[in-house]
Amino acid sequence: MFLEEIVDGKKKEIEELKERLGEREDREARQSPPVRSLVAALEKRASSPGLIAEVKPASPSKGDIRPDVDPVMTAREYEAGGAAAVSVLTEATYFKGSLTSLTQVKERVGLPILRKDFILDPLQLVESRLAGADAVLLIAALLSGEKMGTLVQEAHELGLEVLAEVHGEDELERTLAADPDVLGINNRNLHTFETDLSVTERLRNRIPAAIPVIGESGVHSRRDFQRLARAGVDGILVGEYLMRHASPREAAESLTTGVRA
Ligand SMILES: O=P(O)(O)OC[C@@H](O)[C@@H](O)c1c[nH]c2ccccc12
Repeated sequence: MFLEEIVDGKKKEIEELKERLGEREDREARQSPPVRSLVAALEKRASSPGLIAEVKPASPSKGDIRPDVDPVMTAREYEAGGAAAVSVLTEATYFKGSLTSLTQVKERVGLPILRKDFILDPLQLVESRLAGADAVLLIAALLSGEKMGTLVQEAHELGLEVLAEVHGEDELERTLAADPDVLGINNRNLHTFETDLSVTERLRNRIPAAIPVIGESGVHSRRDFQRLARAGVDGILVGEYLMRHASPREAAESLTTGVRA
């Protein structure tokens, strides 16, 4: 239900983008300066997984988390707390995010910025690049293998990196064939919202060593973080736990210090 509604809403947004984005914007996106590399940021942390810290004001499963959050201040605290990259939810209806907050975060933080949204069309990639995203999320549950392949190529032509997200074995082969830069294993099932850290443990070993892997969702403690680290991932994406903490910097630090794979 949630995914269907999201997709309907996004189709309307894409129609609006068709009106708004012309050749000039396309050219501008293609001429944007090089991105900050998420892949490079993860490689730097080879001894322990890098933290991808997320700005997530609300969610469909939890409702409001911190709807009045200051995205820039939060992201700066994540950076000070040792995060390797920042993820910004830009979906408005369920996550209370915005593309404007992504642009503001990009201007005030030195880390690679991932756009977390529901991307179905190349025009959303142009929009992402113009807004300052360095990497975008593509979700296998929403895209055929062919569509994923086209979007990855298009993203690369725009200079964007791609984090492709899977939840089950069935999505893995076609997603790897699309040649994304990073593979994300979402511990949360986007149909039922059920979260289970063993999803990362199960899928990790089915992914070739050549591609960086990120464990996503459901980390609510340093112990959970350590558990995913032991599963052998290169990065871990955390949202709600960091957002609920009074000090996002301390929360980030608690996950980035002294954790070993
Ligand atoms: O808040 P959590 O449980 O730490 O999860 C963060 C992140 O993984 C989650 O926001 C997410 C993962 N994949 C997504 C796809 C769309 C929207 C959101 C997501």
